[in-house]
Amino acid sequence: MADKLLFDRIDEPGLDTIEVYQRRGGYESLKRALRMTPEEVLQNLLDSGLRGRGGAGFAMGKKVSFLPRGAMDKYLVCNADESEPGTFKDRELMQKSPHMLIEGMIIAAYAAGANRSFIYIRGEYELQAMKLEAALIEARQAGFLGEDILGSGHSQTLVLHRGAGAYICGEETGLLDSLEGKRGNPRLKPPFPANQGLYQGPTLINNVETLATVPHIIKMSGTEYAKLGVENSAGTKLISISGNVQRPGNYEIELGMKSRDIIYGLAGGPLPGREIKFWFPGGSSSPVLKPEDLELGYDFDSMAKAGSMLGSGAIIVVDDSNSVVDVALTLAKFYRHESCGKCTPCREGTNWTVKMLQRIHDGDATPMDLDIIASVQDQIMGNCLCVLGDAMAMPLSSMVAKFRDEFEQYIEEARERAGLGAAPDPSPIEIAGAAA
Ligand SMILES: NC(=O)c1ccc[n+]([C@@H]2O[C@H](COP(=O)([O-])OP(=O)(O)OC[C@H]3O[C@@H](n4cnc5c(N)ncnc54)[C@H](O)[C@@H]3O)[C@@H](O)[C@H]2O)c1
Ligand SMILES: Cc1cc2nc3c(=O)[nH]c(=O)nc-3n(C[C@H](O)[C@H](O)[C@H](O)COP(=O)(O)O)c2cc1C
Ligand code: SF4
Repeated sequence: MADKLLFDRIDEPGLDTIEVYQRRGGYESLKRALRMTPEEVLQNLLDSGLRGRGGAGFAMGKKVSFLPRGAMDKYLVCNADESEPGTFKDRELMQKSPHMLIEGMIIAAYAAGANRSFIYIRGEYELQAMKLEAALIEARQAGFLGEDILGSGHSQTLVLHRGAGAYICGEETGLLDSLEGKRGNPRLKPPFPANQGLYQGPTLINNVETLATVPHIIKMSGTEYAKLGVENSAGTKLISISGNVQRPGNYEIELGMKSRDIIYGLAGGPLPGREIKFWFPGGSSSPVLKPEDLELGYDFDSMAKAGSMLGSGAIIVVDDSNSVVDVALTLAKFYRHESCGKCTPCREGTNWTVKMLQRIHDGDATPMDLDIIASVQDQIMGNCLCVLGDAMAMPLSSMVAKFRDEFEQYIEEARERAGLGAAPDPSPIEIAGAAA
């Protein structure tokens, strides 16, 4: 296990102040970066193999390299919306070490040639916003922000913007609309923000953790950073563990660590007498995995090969005291509530899914309804403007496929409770309708 980088002595008192942060070597990476050319900084980011920590895992250096070169208004936006259920790592980082994020942002903006930057923080993160505001004042006073930073010729403003509590404003283009003062609706991609983003200008958008990793890359060098982790998944990763475990919380791991060691070792495993039924490896939008998948390494490729994803690094553990139907219904209600309504498959699909799961819950469904639920998910996936629809459809499909027996048993028992008796055998016509 590599030493911790982002969470190294994260609980040290006063780390949120510039004094303690600098005493521990903070802002030395910025000084080093400003002695390099922007191209050299970019090369370090490319060499590092760092992949975006917000969920999609896009190579950070590559994204920076996509921004056009030359004099024009370019922007850097930090995505601090962190709304994926089960994800709470950025919150701890911003609260306890806000200067790490600010330093990373100044370096990333230098590499990208961006002079105006923003942190878009979710509205509920009031304490974290206060910590960041205080840190920004300190950084400006120290000359790390503003005109001609440390005599480098690079100038940069950094503004903190608070959201108003909408999951969709974490989607990068919805976020940009919201930052521009509009309703946070996703835009069609391409064009990607790297080409046309905030105020139509080239915009680098990265997650809090991605940007906070940048000072460590500059300190170690990109090639050294790339030695951490496993192939295609370089570095360390902050993970949030929640659900039915003994020690929920945030942990920093080296990518590739065995999933069992994370859940049983770090988080203490399920409560005494309980067994893990399934787990979400990358937030509520990731397809669920079963206990036999615990032997897999926790990295981008292993999770993808298992049919799921690393996502935001949020592991949610569900034990055998829970019903898969209840979990599915809770999840579907969340996505229905957060759908912006712009595209039909997502707006109607999330609504239909909730209604059908509610029927199962209320004892008013038959096993054939499971085929309809699965078919609705198929019609959402890949057919929407952004991936919010898929974010419900992917885990829902995996739950119905992997726990079909439990769904069917639930349907029978709920019908009994409701006094409806056993479900009738479906007619061939009904089956054909379900498959259509
Ligand atoms: N952290 C959270 O709280 C949270 C919440 C919800 C969802 N998510 C995650 O969000 C993920 C989906 O994000 P997304 O829809 O932005 O994914 P995406 O694949 O569309 O994009 C990922 C990033 O790469 C960039 N990109 C991709 N292709 C590009 C290209 N050709 N040129 C330039 N830039 C390019 C995008 O602009 C974006 O910044 C999900 O997998 C989920 O895990 C995270
Ligand atoms: C519905 C939805 C919500 C999202 N919410 C967040 C979020 O809260 N934080 C985040 O970093 N990325 C979120 N993303 C992913 C962003 O669109 C984008 O991929 C990310 O900010 C890019 O940063 P990264 O490359 O550093 O991961 C969300 C995506 C979707 C589709
Ligand atoms: S997929 Fe859903 S949240 Fe995304 S744009 Fe369409 S309706 Fe809005």
